[in-house]
Parts: sequence; structure tokens; C-alpha cells
Amino acid sequence: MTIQKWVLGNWKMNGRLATNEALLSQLGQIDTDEKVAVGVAVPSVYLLPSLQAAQNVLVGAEDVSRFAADGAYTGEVSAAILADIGAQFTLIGHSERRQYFAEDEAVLAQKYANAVAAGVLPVLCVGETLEQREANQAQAVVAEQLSWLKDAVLLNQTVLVAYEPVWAIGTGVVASIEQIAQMHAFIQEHVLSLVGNAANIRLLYGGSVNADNCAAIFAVAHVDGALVGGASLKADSFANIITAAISAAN
Ligand SMILES: O=C(CO)COP(=O)(O)O
Repeated sequence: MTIQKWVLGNWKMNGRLATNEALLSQLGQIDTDEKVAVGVAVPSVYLLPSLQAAQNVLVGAEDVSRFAADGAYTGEVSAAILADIGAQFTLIGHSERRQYFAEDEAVLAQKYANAVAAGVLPVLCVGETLEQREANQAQAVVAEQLSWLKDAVLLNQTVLVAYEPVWAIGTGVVASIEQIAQMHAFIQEHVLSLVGNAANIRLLYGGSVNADNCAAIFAVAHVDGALVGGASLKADSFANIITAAISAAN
């Protein structure tokens, strides 16, 4: 059975041991029929307990070091360390990393390459700010954020890209269906032109996804799932999003 939809949560800087475990245990009870991959990106100190508690749920990191080799990089977590504890994926280039930690394309390309080399699936996050959209630069900005994928992607790899317009993150302002459709069609075509059709391209939408708006988003062409922030922190709302993905996959 091939995965038709991906529903990934991004806990950001949230969670506590006890509530994480309860959340993962509730999510593990959902039968996704192997058509929907469910995962959560968690703060790095919660990776191991989350991996131990998770059943039918992928557990990944929210970030990975730009440095590949072990060494004197205080505070960093390498892709090899993520692989060692069994983390299955890592977010790369979330807009909050780009904004607060000044991560640029060269750094993100290194992180991506490190994840691929360690066998940890990278989920590349892209998206424009409101200012850039209003200046009609949304596609150009996203194209730039994707540009280095050409050299980073290996044959037959799964390329997961999450389109998260910055103005839709945590604001309750979800992008319109038309905006999502247009950008996802653009990203699909652009990534295809960069990496060729040997790779398995999967595009997620992120930004104020919730239980009420997700079904309409999942129905859009080239939307292969969602990257969910706030609504992934509560079992009920995240479970409803997963259920909608299962319906969309049928
Ligand atoms: O940033 C996000 C996921 O990575 C989206 O966050 P919200 O779903 O809270 O808008």
C-alpha cells in the first residue's frame, strides 16, 4: 500500500512528558489503513520517549545540525545522532528557524544533505511572507528556497516539501484554496524540473490547518497532506485531521 496522504504535526517548543505520552497513545489507536502516514516533530529531548511511546506514528526532529561529523558543536544534534536514536524524519528550514536563527539557503542545503546521508527523511519547509506575497514575489521566493534541491536529492528518494506561507502560520488565517492550488501546482512543476520524475515528490500544506478546514485542503490537487502546528497539540483536533486524510485517501 502506498502512502497517499501525510499528516505531520509540529509541536514546536511545546509538550511535557506526561501529556506527550497520552497524546501519542491516542493517536496510535487510529487505524490509518497504511494509506496515511502520521508523524510528529518534537523537541529533541522528547524524541526518545516519544519514539518509545509511539505506535503507528512516525517521530521526527524539528531541526538538525548543519554539521555532519561529531565534534565540538555545543548544543547541536547531528543527523547521525537522530538516526542513532531512530528518529524517522526531520523538519528543515521551518520559517521560525529561518526568522529567529537566520538560517539561509546554504545552511539549509547542508542540513538537508546531512539528513539524507544519515537516512533521516528531510521535510523541507518553504513559504513567503505577507510582504513578499503582496509584492507578487511569492513564487520567486519559493523557487529560490527550492533551488538547491537539484544537487541534494538522490534518485528514487521521497522529496517532502511543506508549503507554509509565513502569514498563515499560527495566525488563524489559512491560505485560500485557490492560493494553495496555485502554489502547489507551481511547486510540483518546479521540483519536478529540478529533480526529475525519478524522485517521489510529496507536497504538504501548512498554516492554520485545523479540523474544520483540512478536508477542503486535502481535496486540492498536489496537496499530499498537511504540516500542522497548534492543532497537532490536542489529540482530538489532530485525530480529526488524520480522519479527514484517511477519507481523502480512499
Ligand atoms: O508552522 C506550522 C507547522 O509547521 C503551522 O502552524 P499552525 O498550524 O499553528 O499555523
